[in-house]
Parts: sequence; C-alpha cells; structure tokens
Amino acid sequence: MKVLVVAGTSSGVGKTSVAVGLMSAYRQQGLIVRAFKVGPGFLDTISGPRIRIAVALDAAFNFYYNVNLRLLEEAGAEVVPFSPLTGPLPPDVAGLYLGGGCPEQHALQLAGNQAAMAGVKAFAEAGGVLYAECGGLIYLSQSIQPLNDLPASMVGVFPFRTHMTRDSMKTGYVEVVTQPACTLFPPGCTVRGHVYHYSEILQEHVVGGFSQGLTGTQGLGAKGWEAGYKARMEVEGAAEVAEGFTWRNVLGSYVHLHFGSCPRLASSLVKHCRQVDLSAVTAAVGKAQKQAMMATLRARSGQAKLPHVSSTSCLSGMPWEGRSSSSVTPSITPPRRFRRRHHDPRASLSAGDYTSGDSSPDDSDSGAEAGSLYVSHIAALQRAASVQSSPSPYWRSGGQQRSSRRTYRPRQHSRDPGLLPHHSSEAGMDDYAEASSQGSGSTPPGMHHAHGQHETLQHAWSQPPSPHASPPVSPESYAYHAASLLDPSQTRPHRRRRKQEATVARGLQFPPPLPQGPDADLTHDRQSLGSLPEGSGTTAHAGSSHNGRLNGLSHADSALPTDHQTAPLGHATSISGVHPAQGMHAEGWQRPGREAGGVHAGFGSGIDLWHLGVRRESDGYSGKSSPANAINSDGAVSATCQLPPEAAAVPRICPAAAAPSPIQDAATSQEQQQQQQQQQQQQQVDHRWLGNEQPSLVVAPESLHFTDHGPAPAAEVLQQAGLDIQQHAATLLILRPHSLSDALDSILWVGQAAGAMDEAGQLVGSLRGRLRAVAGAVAASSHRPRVLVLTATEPLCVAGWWVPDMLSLAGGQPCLQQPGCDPLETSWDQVRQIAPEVLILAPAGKGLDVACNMACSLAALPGWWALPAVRATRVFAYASSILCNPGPRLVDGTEALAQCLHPKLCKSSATLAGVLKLSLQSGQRCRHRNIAEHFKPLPHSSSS
Ligand SMILES: NC(=O)CC[C@H](N)C(=O)O
Repeated sequence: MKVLVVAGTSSGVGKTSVAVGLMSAYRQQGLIVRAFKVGPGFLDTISGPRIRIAVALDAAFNFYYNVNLRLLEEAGAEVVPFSPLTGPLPPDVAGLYLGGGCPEQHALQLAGNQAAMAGVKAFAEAGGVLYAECGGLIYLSQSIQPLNDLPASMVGVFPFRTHMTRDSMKTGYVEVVTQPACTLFPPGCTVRGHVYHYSEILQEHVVGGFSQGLTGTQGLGAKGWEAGYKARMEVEGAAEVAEGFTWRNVLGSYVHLHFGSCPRLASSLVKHCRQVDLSAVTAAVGKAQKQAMMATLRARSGQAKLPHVSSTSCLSGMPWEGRSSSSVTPSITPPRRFRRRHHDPRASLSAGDYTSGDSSPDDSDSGAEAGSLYVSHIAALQRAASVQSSPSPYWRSGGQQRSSRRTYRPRQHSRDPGLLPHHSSEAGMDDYAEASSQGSGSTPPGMHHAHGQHETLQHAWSQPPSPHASPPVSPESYAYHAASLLDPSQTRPHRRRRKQEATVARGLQFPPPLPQGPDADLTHDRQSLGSLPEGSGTTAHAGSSHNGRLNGLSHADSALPTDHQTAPLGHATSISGVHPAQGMHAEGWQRPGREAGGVHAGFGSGIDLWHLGVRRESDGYSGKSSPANAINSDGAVSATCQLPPEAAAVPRICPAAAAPSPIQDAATSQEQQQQQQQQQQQQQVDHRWLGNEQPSLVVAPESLHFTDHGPAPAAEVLQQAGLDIQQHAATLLILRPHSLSDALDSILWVGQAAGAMDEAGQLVGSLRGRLRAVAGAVAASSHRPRVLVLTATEPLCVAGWWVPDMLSLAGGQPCLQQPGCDPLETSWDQVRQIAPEVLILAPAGKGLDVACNMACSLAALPGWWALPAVRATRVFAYASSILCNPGPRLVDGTEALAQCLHPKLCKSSATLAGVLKLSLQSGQRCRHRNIAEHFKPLPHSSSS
C-alpha cells in the first residue's frame, strides 16, 4: 500500500481539491484509492457515513456533468437515482440534485405525478438540500408553458413561472462567483459552467422586485429568493448578473456548474446534507407524498385507465412510512429506441470512460448521441447506486454491439465539438481541462452580449439573439431532441392526442372527484358555485390559500387524469378542469372535432375571443388572412366587453355581463341600487340568440347576473336560456383569473377552447414582450413610489388580484395589498397612515367620470389635502377597462401605470387616453365637490 500525504497550512488552501484530483487521476489508472483525513477536523465529509443524495434521472432529467456526481460520491455521498416522472422521492435522502433536461417535453406527466411534486416541495420546505440546474430549475418553478400549449403546474418552490421560447436559445460558458447569500456553497468560489436553454423565467408578479435588484429581506419578500451567484457569460462585454436563486437550502440556477472547476462545491453540498435533520425531512416528505397519493387514489377510484402514471409508482411511495430504504428501486424506464440500438453499457463501464467520441456512422444521428448521454448517465448512476449486480431488462435486451467509447455532444454543436463540456465524460478533470482550454475566449453560437449592470440574468440572457447568432438547429428539433430519442412515441405526437393529453393531465376530468377528509375544506369554493345541471359534474376550484392568494392546486383538484373515453357523456367530451398552477377553472363538454368551428359566445371575456380572431365573418370582420379565417367561426360578445372601436359591429348577445373585476361589491346608495336593479332586469340572456345559434363555446365567469334572482352559476343560466351545454356538446369555459399571469393564461385557455392556440400563443407572447419592456424601462428608477389603487369609496376598497402585479411591474409598491389577494376593504385612517405617494381611482365597470367623482367624496375627508399623493398632485383617474378587465388590456394598464409612476423613463402611449390626472398646482386647493373638474388628460396623451 502506498501512502501519499497532502498537507496545507490552513483550511481552504486547496488540500481537498488536490487530493480529489490525485485520487481521480490514480483511479483512472486502475488503482484502488482510499481517502483518509487526519488532524483536528478528521470527522470530515469523506470519512463520515455516506449521506444519500437523490439524483433525478429519467427521460425528463438527464443533463449532468458526470464529474459532479463522482465528486459528490468522493465527498461521501451515495447517489440515489430517482424519477420525478414516475416515482416518489426516495426515502432517507438529505440531498436532492435535479439536473438539466427537458421537463417541458414531459410537463404533463411531471404535473400528473403529484406525489413527487409534493415530496420535492415538502423536502425543500423542511430544509432538505436541494440543488437544481436549468431543467431542474424549471421543475422548481410554478409552472412551465411548453410552446403553443397551456402551462403545466410544477413544484412551485420558486415564485416565478417558466415558458419555452421558440427561437431564443441561450448557450455558452459562464463564470460564477458564489455570494454570501448562497446557502449551499462557500462564498467567493469562482466556478465555471455553461448555460444551454430555450426556456425563460416569467415573472409577472415579481418582476418589479427583480428589476430593482432588491437585497436582503426586502428583496426576498418581493422576489421569494436571493441571489447566490454573480454570473457572467464568458464573452467580451457581458454584464454581471444576479443568479443562483437561493431560498433556504434550495439553490436553483440556469447554470450547469462544473464541480471539477471547484471541487469544494461537492464537499460543501455533502457537508450541508450532513447538517440536515434527516428524520424531520423524511417525515415531512413522507407525509406530503402520502397525502398526494391518497388524493390521487381517491380521485382515481372507479376509473379503469390511468394515463401517464402507473399504479406502481403510486404504491412505491409507501416505504416512506416504514422508512425502509432498501425497498425502493429507482424506476427508470428505458427508452425503447435504446433497447434496439445500444449494447450493454456495463462493458464500457469497466473500460472506465466515455471520453473520446469515436466516429461511427450514427454519430450524426441525434438518437445515438442523446442515447449515449442517457446510457452514460444510467450507467454512472447505476454504478453509483450499486445496482449493477441486478441489471435491468433494458441492459439485457441491448441490440447490436457498438463502440463503448462514446461521447454525448448536443447535435447543435457538432460543428464545434468543444463548445460544451462533455456531459457524459467520466474523466471529470479531463473534461474540465478541455472545457477550459476550448471555452474561454470563444463566442458560442447563440450567445449574445448583455448590456447594463443592473440587468438580472433573466433580462440579460433573454435579450433576443443577435442576427448572426441564430441557433444552429431549429428550436423544434431541440425541443424534441431528448424526448424523441428517449421515447419515440413522444415525438411529434398527433395534435389531437396531445390536446387530449393536455386536457387530462392538467387534472381536467370528468366526473371530478369530491374532496374528502383533510381536503374537504377545499369544497368551499365549489359549494358557493351552486351546481351544474343534473347528471353533470363540476370540478372543485383550487381553494388552497397561501398568503391569501390562490396559488396552488389542491391534491383533490389535481387528482389524476381520467380517460376521456370512459366519461359517461356519449358523444361529448368533458373538458372540465382546473388550471393546475393558478386556480383557473374551465368546464364544459366538447364534441370531438367541434372545437375548431361553430359559434362562440363570450361573457365578460369576449375581448379575448375578439383578440383571437373569433368574430363574425358576415359582418365583414373576417379578413381573409385573419385568424377568423383559420377558425372559421362566428362570434358574439356581451355588451360590456371592451372591444376595440373597429369591433363595434360584433353582435352583443346580452346587455351586460358579470365580468370578474377586482372590485368588491360595495354597499351602494339607494339611487345606485335602483340603477343596479334596472340593469339587472335588462341583463337577460338573449334566449332567442342562444337558442338559435347554439354556440359551441361559451366563455363566462363562474356566475352570471342574468336571472331574475341575481347571480347564478353560468351553466344554469345558460340552460335556462335554452342552451344545455351538455346536450349540445358546447364548451363552457369558466375563467377565474387572480393574477396577471392568470389573465394571460386565460387567453391561452380561450385559444385552446376556440381552436386558436397559435393565435393565443402569439398574442400572449407579444403581451409578455410589452410587459418585459415596461419592466426594463422602469428598472433604472431609483425610487418605487407607494401606490394605492382605490376602487370604491363606500366603503373604501383597495383593488386586488392582478392589480398589485401590475403596480409592481410598473415600478411601484402596492399599498395595503398582496398579489393575488381579493379586493380589500379599508378605512380612511389606514389610508392616511400609509400616506400613498400615488393615488389611483378606478371604479370597476365604470367610466372616468365616476372615477373623478370618487375624488369628490375623498376630498371631503379630513387629511385629504395632506396626503403625499395629493400634495404632489399624483392622483389619477383610470378607466376600469385597463385595470379591471382581465384581458389583454391589462397590459395597456401596466404601460399606463409605468408612465404615471415614472414619466421620465417611459414613453407615452395611446393607452393614456384612459387616464386623467389631477391638474392642480402643487399646494393649490379647491372645493371638494369641484375637484372632478381638475382632472385633465395627461399632456402626452392629448395628442394621441
Ligand atoms: N439545459 C437544460 O437543462 C435545458 C432545459 C430546457 N430544455 C430548456 O431548453 O430550457
């Protein structure tokens, strides 16, 4: 036995790095290496008992630097593979490593595996060490929206959402410096890595926080995370950006770090794993997973077929109860194509590496490439988890013999093989050296320069790629890249099938389960809805409230999908369901093939239909190249829909609709009550129109005001009006947005129901672009004014739901309101106490005149003239359509807000036509009843 002593003058001088490097080099020479440590800190990570770290490995997660896994092992970890697609989280793990991959390709299955999602969330909340890169980061976000699809719910540890872009690939080397806020890695480490992704973070409700670069608890409050890294693309002029989203022991990032460039990271992760209270974490995860499974099983009872999730994956979570680690086997489904094409990789394991890619004819074939990535990681993890001795049927059924020495290179980079470090290389130090030598100084394709020190990583890395740096392959080919190799059946699935899958896997089911037991409180919302016609079902709304905002799908709601074909509806198909991420609600019955045509009716949401091109051709609004042509439908909207002027001729099917608005129904004066009664009498559904036209799609809020007895569930109202949605196989789409994100999603829902998903996707994309521009414009502001948005005076009511999102995005601080919360009643004393710097008056469903009259009532109250907003004459009247109607116009409203809050930073836009400003001189007063006369159009809007 030969002994080599590595010594140093103090800790932190690099003993471990040198030792790990030497060990690695000796191992590669075939030597058996053992590490021992002497000295005061001898109880170090290497010599302690092995700590279990679960590593996500399946078709959705498979981008890892092998050296990372090996260094974790060498630091004392046992790597335990698991599948977020099919399995629960294995028991007794202190750490969880979610690598990169293509979760967007498996979004529905991931969202359907509630046990794993609940387990991961509970794991994070209980203090488990969770490290996630790129695909893993997506999994930890609120939701992922694949291209041209509805968002699917993800774990939701981080407050932001993610979506796939079509052509905005970001790739290249990155240098990261760890910051004090980073809980898992020591500060001051310089680490190399790379980014490689099409997805982007969406942050409709936290973007204000992002842009301000807030720090400390203030920043955490606004953003829900702190920046654990400073990161910089390795290209000239690239800005340093905040990255490494840190929350408790969770670290998520777009950067794939190469631990070989700083082996201390691996030992630090393992050290933190050792500090985890394993029994508390295990208990929390076990409980959460069990609850999710029970809810799943309850929901499934009686259903014959369960798409996506096998029953074993549900039951295999039970070991959590007994905490028996041995009974859990990783459930990794081998890709079919590999079974045919690849040999037993254990042979190559003994050969020791995958480093040098020899060229076989198949090397150009992406299947072979991703295959070798997959094989390599399976092999590495099988080895790590010591399961080689029981080879899976997959290995045995290997096809033709192929070279064992293979390297994964993403197809995109075949012209520049050195661009990315070899994911599947077994020689960590080597591939780091290779990466270092080839990476620095080069400008990888798709890279773009980021400008401005204040930009966040998202902003910087979301810049449109420069024209000369177009992605080397079409995004679609990337999008399907891994999936097509790992499971050919996933490749370009038939549109119809995808649509059905989307429907079922989002928890859209029929009949929906009734929550029971601990989830019974979730029935609250549902009971308040009343019931649908006999023989039909409703779906419970997401009712779990977190910080007062609806942000999650209850287990009962999200219960597993059921098979459409088994729904007892004869010719019709249920599309009843709940938006998994945001509590959106859709229900109805859709006849196959009918969704793309027919008449559409919109109550309160007609604006979305209009924007999606659902309009009446006979009235001359089709425009041969317009989306209307594509969906070939007629349309009609309710009287209150705020359509663009050119839509004046769209038929109105009823005088008014109960559009959702952020305004609480306030106690109103007698005069107003009479007015309301009158209105309600007029608000009768046009029975004749509905009866004659029999719309195939009706978009409505939960309840409609069209009965003699006030609001009633939409389905009932429609039935009374002669439209039995079940019988006529119509679709009733009920939208209940609570946030700006929800409002954008509702456009997608409408698009999907109307067969205009592409148009919806484009519209939402352009709206998001405008929101991003607003956030970018106000990012440079040094002050975020406190803004109060009042929607009624008797009683005083503060706007809720999406309005705080809009304010935050427009560079303001919402007063007295949290994002997503219901409208809030307040007192004048409270208003005086918070002393808003900007006051916005926006009565829901009312015009600017009513808004100005609100000022008359308020100006009569004591202390009005002393309010900072009034002294600075920063009092605005807003048309309700741009603040209160959850459609595309909220983006107009956000732009208008940004202009009012930061006039110097934001360009004027026509949307300011809906805004008036108190035009008194600073310090000037007037009689309170005259104040309405002093509201004037803003200077720059008068010209528009
Ligand atoms: N590198 C990765 O993990 C990629 C994640 C995801 N497929 C994206 O394109 O964003």
